[in-house]
Amino acid sequence: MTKVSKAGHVLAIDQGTTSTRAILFDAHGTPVAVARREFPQHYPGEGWVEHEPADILRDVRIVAREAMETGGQDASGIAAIGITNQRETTVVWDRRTGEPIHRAIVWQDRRTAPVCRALTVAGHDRKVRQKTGLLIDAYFSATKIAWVLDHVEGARTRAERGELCFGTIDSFLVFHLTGGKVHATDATNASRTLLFDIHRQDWDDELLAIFRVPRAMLPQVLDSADDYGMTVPDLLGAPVPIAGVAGDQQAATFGQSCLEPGMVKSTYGTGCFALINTGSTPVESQNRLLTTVAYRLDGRPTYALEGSIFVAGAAIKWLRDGLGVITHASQTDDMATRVPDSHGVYFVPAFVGLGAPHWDPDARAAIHGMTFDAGPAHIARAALEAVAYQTRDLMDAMAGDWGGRPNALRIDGGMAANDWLCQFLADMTGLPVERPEVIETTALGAACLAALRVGLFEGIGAVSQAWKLDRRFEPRMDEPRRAKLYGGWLDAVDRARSRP
Ligand SMILES: Nc1ncnc2c1ncn2[C@@H]1O[C@H](COP(=O)(O)OP(=O)(O)O)[C@@H](O)[C@H]1O
Ligand SMILES: O=P(O)(O)OC[C@H](O)CO
Repeated sequence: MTKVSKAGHVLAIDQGTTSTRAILFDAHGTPVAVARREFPQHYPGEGWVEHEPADILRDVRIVAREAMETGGQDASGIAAIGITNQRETTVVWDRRTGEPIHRAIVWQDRRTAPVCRALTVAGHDRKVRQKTGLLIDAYFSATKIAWVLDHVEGARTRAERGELCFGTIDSFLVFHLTGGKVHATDATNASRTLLFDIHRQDWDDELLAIFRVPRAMLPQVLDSADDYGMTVPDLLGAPVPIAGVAGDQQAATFGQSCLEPGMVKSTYGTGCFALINTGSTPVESQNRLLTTVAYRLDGRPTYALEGSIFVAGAAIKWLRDGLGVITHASQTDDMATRVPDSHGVYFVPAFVGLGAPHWDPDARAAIHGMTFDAGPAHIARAALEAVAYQTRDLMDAMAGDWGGRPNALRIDGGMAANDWLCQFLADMTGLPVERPEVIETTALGAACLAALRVGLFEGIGAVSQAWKLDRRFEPRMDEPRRAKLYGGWLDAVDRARSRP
């Protein structure tokens, strides 16, 4: 392949909401080894979701070594590490010891919804939106940081003195993997905090004052392909440069090679996140989508519009762990195929409220339209259908903001393995759905960023060459049926919404 300038592998670390993965890629962007570990979720209150940072750190170390062993590589074969992560999840730790002062507060956590409502009522919404491209919502990091500072004794004073560090998971990992030498994040992760001005590409004092976050605890913001320091020798046996960092949805956008304005990807993991590349101009949404940094290279940001859905695969996980009607997520493919339709059942998976385009933190999950002859297969099918209906919500919102529909929808994430879902997605959005050979595009994106930085890839064109189509699903549902099904969904969402 022309783009390869020297031999070597890249190790991508993908720290997701429910699992931590390490994937070893060769110089052509082909995965050669994968290691994965699920870790515990903590739900200490209604709408609260926490992770134990020590679990995450331990798993990163384990999967990194496992992937290297399986791939038959030692540190000398690794040109660089790329890190990608669940975004917004907030960790505050002691700068000297590296010890977290509280569990990580996860992006799904709703505990700060009342604070967000108060800030919106106080009239901060417009300014925040202009500067950050985001809405004031508990989803993002800022109010989570303030919560930790207000609830851990002495934390606010220590943060003001510079004794504490804030970071999203990428930042926490970089800090620990470099032995406490580097406290940095990348522009994509920074753009999810509510504290970062996406136009000036800098932390913003006015936002810091609104959200009551001391500047002294913030990481340095670097490019997505940049120098994040060397790992401590005991991680892989010898120091290796960390050369790429991006939030998982942005990394997936990069790994899906959505590098031209108008290209769209949608990732189906715990949640579902659709991003459309809008080029060097940040587009302000009229449809309650987010404006975010897609990636930043050589100091130049490329922007995206994003639709964030909080629950996609998590509803399937709930069918397995909560309801117990399946033992493995992949069973839902067969179950959905076995029944001719969902029998009028609609599943609105608003377990942690609704994200884009509704932004209703108080909506709650509901299964509508049940009759006595409805069974587990109908519920499973309705759970998959809900993912497609929500994607349709986002595609309609994007078309409004972007002034046209994309040519295709590139998909990835754990749920993209489900053929039935892929077809229904094409039917419901009316778009061809493209599934790449490497479904782990999040990790691929992080690997590509690192490969660019260390010269393993000579230019961004190499990323497009690394993307290969596995299967394309063409829409085949007739319009009246599509409209009828989608109309039922809109009605079900309306019933699940919170009432003022
Ligand atoms: N074949 C499948 N059909 C439907 N859902 C699936 C399938 N395989 C995995 N999932 C769901 O996808 C999610 C895992 O995707 P993944 O990309 O690993 O998530 P994350 O990165 O958020 O941890 C789980 O919630 C799981 O229930
Ligand atoms: O862990 P995932 O793949 O569900 O992604 C989580 C998102 O980054 C949250 O914004």
